[in-house]
Amino acid sequence: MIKNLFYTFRTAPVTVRNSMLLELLHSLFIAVPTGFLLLIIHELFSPTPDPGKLWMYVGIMVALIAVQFFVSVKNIVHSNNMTYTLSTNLRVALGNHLQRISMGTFKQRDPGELASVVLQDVANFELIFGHTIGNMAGAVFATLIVSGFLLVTDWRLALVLLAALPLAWVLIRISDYLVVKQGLKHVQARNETGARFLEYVQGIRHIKSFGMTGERFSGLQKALDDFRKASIKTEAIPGPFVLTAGLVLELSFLLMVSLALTYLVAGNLSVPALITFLIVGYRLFEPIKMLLVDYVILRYMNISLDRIVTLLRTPVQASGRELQPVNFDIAFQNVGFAYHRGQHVLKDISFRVPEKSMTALVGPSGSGKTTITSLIARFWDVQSGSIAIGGVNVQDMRPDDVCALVSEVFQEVYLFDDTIYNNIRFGRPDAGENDVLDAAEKARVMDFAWEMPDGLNARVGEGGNQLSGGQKQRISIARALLKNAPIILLDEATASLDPENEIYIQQAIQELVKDKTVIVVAHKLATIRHAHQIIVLNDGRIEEQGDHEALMQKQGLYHRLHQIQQQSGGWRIEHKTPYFQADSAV
Ligand SMILES: Nc1ncnc2c1ncn2[C@@H]1O[C@H](COP(=O)(O)OP(=O)(O)OP(=O)(O)O)[C@@H](O)[C@H]1O
Repeated sequence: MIKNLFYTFRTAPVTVRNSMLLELLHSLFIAVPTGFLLLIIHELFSPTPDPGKLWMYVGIMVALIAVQFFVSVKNIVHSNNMTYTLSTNLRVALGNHLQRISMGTFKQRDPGELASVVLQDVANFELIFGHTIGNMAGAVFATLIVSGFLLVTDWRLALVLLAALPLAWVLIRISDYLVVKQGLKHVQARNETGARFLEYVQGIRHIKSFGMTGERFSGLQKALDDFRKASIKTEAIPGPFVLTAGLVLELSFLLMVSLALTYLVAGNLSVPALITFLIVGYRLFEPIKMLLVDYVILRYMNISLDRIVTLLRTPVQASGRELQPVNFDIAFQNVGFAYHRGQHVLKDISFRVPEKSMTALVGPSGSGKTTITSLIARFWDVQSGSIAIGGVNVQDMRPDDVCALVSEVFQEVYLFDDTIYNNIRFGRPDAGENDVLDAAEKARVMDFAWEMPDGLNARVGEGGNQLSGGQKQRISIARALLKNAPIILLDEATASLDPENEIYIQQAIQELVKDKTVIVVAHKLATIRHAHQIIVLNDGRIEEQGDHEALMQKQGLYHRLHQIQQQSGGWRIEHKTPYFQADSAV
């Protein structure tokens, strides 16, 4: 926990230092009146007690308590400032870090889990740290100061009291181990419940249609039940060890009292020293006992902090330099790539896409087409070979700069729960209204937007659920048109669209690809018959390469795929509109 806390403190060292200094001052003002109490006791038991001195001590104690009140008020403000500064810094650091993690690593992690670290774990830290930091710091500082007083008064009795601390520490370490073990299960159960609940809400349509709502949706039921059991165990299992640690501290006080009485009878201890130990010794462990009450919850905070720190330590993509390619050719040179070590999905891939030309990737399902487009956008980094844009290796460029050069139009369109207008403007946030309208016009968005009561200001709903698949596609094309990136990566829709939508989308795509370097993952071979180059992939390797005529003459895999599509689809390939017209120049 200490390591994690220091890692967090490094994000705002000055704020933490100031807050800790104030906390120390606060503890000092709590402990110093105790010192005057000792002086009063000594004075009372002196042969000739001086009332003037006694009143002076009382006066100083009153003044110290008044100052302590003002320090407390300042302390609360500073400690809140520190808590919220640290939690904000953690959120910002997580946001920045997530941006620098490769898209691939991102995709491989459970999005619910990532969201829970950023939202739930930071909130846990904020809540628990905010409520316990005062007790934590106070327990350490106040115990140190009061121990000093007691050691000066009678070191033998003080050592008996302090000897309880290592024993209590061992018990706390045992409870520590149990909390970590049980706390991890608790966090897993909590995440599982979140994921099942999300699944339940997202799949509600199918769940209802199969009559599995409510208790019959057993996955969610089980997750809720496991979460309940884990929550109870998290509280119950480490509890007895923490309570025993408290008991050890109490027992050390009783032991000290017995010893003190023995010393008194033997004439080895003065009455004022005994009274001092009875009053101050009893209060020595008060702050620590308060901390023990917070202990389980502090350990729980540390599990959250652990997950935050682990995420912040996930390796990020090499950041690259500010390099501008001279043109927008794309060159693959002996590229090898595996999502999982040893399982290559691309093997020795080399090809070149000249600027402002169109290259189609075709091949059986799983042959590596989408992977090639992901590598160009630097969602992942290749393991061997290189990919260059305009002669610059993408791995030497900053990931954001690579993304700025590329527009993607994928099958799965993600729309924000906002207006159509704002969803298009997402392509270029500084675009003016005319540019947005122009893109909407060219992408045939206006054809359906004008029929809506709010036009482009109509909200699309969560993930665009108020719109049809074809409408969402057209918005995503408008977005890409607005971005106006020189390279277009296009993953053609496999899902069948109604004929009207399909024609509109193909017209919108024709607008988008004009004068751009285009790589299209083609599922309908008719749409790419005028592509300048067709790359036929099979099992992660390039099997054939050439234009439509050359590949048809070759009578190889492309020819076979072509035949299959014509026969199985029952449609004539010539009826489809190609993205590039025959007269498009390279
Ligand atoms: N994120 C991923 N993690 C692990 N393996 C993956 C991942 N994405 C794809 N693969 C695997 O990589 C191989 C190539 O997948 P890819 O999606 O590139 O093929 P594709 O040719 O585009 O297929 P399709 O035409 O079905 O979309 C497949 O075996 C696939 O299972």
